[in-house]
Amino acid sequence: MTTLPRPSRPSIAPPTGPLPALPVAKSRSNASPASRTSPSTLLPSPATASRAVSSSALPQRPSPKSHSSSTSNVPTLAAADTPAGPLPPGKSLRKTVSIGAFPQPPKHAGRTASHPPSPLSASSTPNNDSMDQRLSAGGSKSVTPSREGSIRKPAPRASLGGRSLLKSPLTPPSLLNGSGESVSVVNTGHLSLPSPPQSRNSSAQGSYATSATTFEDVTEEDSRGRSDSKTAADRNSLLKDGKGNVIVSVRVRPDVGVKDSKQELEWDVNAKRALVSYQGKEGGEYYYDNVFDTQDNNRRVYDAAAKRLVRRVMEGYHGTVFAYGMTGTGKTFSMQGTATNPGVIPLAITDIFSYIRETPQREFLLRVSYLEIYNERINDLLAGPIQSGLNGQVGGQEEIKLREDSKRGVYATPLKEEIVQSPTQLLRVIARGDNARRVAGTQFNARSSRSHAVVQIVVESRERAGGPVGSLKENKRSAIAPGGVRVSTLSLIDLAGSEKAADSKERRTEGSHINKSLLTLGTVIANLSGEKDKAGSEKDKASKGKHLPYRDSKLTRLLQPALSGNSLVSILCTIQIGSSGSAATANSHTGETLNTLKFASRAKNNIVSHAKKADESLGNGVDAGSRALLDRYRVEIQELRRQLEEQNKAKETTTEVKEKDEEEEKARELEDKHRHEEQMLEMQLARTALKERIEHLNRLILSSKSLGVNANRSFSSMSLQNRGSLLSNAGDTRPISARSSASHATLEVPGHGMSHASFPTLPLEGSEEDDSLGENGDGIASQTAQIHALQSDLADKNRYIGTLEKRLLQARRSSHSRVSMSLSQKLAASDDGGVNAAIAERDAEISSLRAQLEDKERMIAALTSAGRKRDNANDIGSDGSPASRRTSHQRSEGSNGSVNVKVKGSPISPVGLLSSPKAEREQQLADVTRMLDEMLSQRVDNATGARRSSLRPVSEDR
Ligand SMILES: Nc1ncnc2c1ncn2[C@@H]1O[C@H](COP(=O)(O)OP(=O)(O)OP(=O)(O)O)[C@@H](O)[C@H]1O
Repeated sequence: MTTLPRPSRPSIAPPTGPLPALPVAKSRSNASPASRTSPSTLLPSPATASRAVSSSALPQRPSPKSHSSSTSNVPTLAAADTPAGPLPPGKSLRKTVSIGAFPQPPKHAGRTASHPPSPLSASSTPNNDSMDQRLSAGGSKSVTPSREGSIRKPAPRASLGGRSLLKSPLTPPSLLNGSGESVSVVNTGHLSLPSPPQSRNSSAQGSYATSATTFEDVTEEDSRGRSDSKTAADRNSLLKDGKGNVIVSVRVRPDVGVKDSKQELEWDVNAKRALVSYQGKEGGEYYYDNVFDTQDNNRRVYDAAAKRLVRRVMEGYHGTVFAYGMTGTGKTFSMQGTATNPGVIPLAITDIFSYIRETPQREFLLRVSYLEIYNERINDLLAGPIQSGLNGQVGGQEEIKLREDSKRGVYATPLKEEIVQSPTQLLRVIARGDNARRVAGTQFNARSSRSHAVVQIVVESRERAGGPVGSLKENKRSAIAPGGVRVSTLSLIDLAGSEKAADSKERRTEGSHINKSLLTLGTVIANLSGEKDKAGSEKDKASKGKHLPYRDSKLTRLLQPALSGNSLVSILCTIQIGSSGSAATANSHTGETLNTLKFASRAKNNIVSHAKKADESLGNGVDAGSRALLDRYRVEIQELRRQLEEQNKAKETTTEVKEKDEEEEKARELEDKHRHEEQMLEMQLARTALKERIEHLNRLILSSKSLGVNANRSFSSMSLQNRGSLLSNAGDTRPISARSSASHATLEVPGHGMSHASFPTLPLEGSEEDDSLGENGDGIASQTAQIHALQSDLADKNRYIGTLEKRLLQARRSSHSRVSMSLSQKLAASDDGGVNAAIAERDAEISSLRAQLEDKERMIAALTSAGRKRDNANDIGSDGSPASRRTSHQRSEGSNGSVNVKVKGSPISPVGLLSSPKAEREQQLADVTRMLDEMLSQRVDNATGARRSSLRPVSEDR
């Protein structure tokens, strides 16, 4: 349902309902059938020109306080507040009231000051002049090339080119401004008005004399206002006729070079009256919504012809602006402009972003595409370079096709769309497309566009989640259901120019494609009148049901949605009056110009737009065909948020699991530690057991040694036994027997458990030893042998201890578990006290062994020293004695010891021992033997202690 805005509402408020046409006089219904412009006739016929605004189309001046005024309330010109003065006698009210009947808008100094005079904008046009000129619009053929038009009779219907753009009295004042800059000015003006009706009327600038091009919604209030002067049928027919949504403008390019005075005389361009008239052959007057003369810049063109359309697009309507005209007449100049004089496209971009800034309650998403139709092929200008192939064919891009569906209408696919977030970004994208567009020099234009270029800006918008609801309530026109996404499209099209045959083949090929597509466009537009009448009146039987060849060219196919009424349309036709500077002859140039003007007239008369604001889709965004990126993004954002939450939860869970794992790990480590300690204990026990075994074995060994030394006063060892055998064989039996018995005694020790072979024999010293023994014959030789035997014995024991230690280590490494088992059993079997006692006992044994070892070492040292002294004595006592024949080996061995041995409190001198009488010597020998025994005992003890200390680190582990 259409919501009617209050007239004094700010212009930026979007309408809420479909956009109907401005209620204008439906000229066709009032004109005779003969007055229709035939598609085949290029020039407007007099009949067409004679189309007049019917009285029914003219709104009556409403009462400021009441909408129920009757025709009697229609003011005369005299009643109207216009400097045009009273209506001349004889003029019918119908013809003269159209403009002057309405009160003038309040004059604000700011309006004229801030805006250049415009025939299109109430806020910017000096009203008096404007009104004067409009009152004069009509039959006069006299053309004044100046902007200051003279009063003329009303223009024929054909010239009713929608001159009243933005000035309809039926439109809310806030929507009547044509430029962004004027918004605030106009608003201010309207807000100062005492009442809505007044404000509505005050903005009227006599627009009912024309086909009223305005992009306004028909509001309730508008309808009420019109009810004063219109029947319901008239109103309905006006609503059906969507002319208000189509603007046709003509722009005249300045001549280049010398002006042709003849042509100057023939042509009249009256910007204020929006009139172009030609007095030459096939001439006529052509009225449009806007006529821009050579003085007008691009800003003015944009403000009047495109600005409001652009804002409507931002509100949800589809909009199409295209430039049409002969080559070189300024289409590209108008659409793109220059750095100092920006054209429609850059100005529209600026406005789009201004609108976004002004509309904080909504959020927008913009995407842009840019294509060209070159030689009936569509190229994507944003998809990288387009390569030229053979015969002018293009390559390097996937072929782009036109498709159609009920939602999107006709669209090109696949086409690159870029999402843009700033004016600069959007301009840059378009500049990139411009660079890729086909341009070539022709004899008509040094930089002629060889293709139709289409910029499409898709605008998606949605109410902001936490938007200012209050402000929306205040403004019904912008009130929308929250959540829905509105998608609208602004198409900005720079057509290639129609042209005569060109020089080169390539240009001719291009030209033929361009001309063909433009011809198709003309045909479609011409035939639209039949379509319109089919929907509206039954009068035009001739044109009824005419074929609309949209599919005959890609251009018309692409423009189909706009031409068939789904879009607001603004057509800018460019012409050049003089042919100077053009390669075309004056005649053909004029013909082309007239063709352009006729095209514009047909477009104005035939294109009917019933553009409606795009629905707000509440799509879930999952649908792949959904066009609304905002929807898709919203769904994607929701999905990502959900994933984020899941990840957070998962993270929490992971942390919990991790903590749990850490606890378990700690428990495991603790358990391992306990187990390790147990194992260490087991190992310690195993070591203790092995030590016991070693010590036991040592004890056994030392016991046998002790037995040999202490009990029999003899050096008992296997080596000595062997030695004794040797000596026995040599014939000296006395000491041998004693030793022999000792040896036997040793062998007879029960439970020794050690084989005889495990003790290495003492190395023999050969014949020299025998000689020495034989020479002295007093046991000195046997002492030497004893020393050797003791040394050997000591070495044996050390080796044995080493072996046992090795075994202990091996046992610890390789079979600790087995040992642990057995030990644990053993441990279980014994109590702690028993183990400690055993350890203490073993320690005591080790101490005694150590002491024995030390004794042995001392004894060895003493014997060695004694032997050396004896040698010295022999050397001194008798020259040439056997001592002089001692080997160097013996000498060096004797030199090792320097031990003073004390026996019974007095030092025993080995020299004395060797030189004393025999009895003494025996006594001394016994003492020495005893002493050696003690020393041996100490020596063994020391050695064992050393071994034990080597094991200490292990035992410390316990
Ligand atoms: N209103 C104008 N004021 C000044 N110069 C203009 C105007 N219109 C066009 N021109 C100049 O005329 C030349 C041709 O203009 P433009 O290229 O825009 O023509 P066109 O209609 O796009 O031609 P084509 O169809 O061959 O591409 C350019 O040099 C341009 O600067």
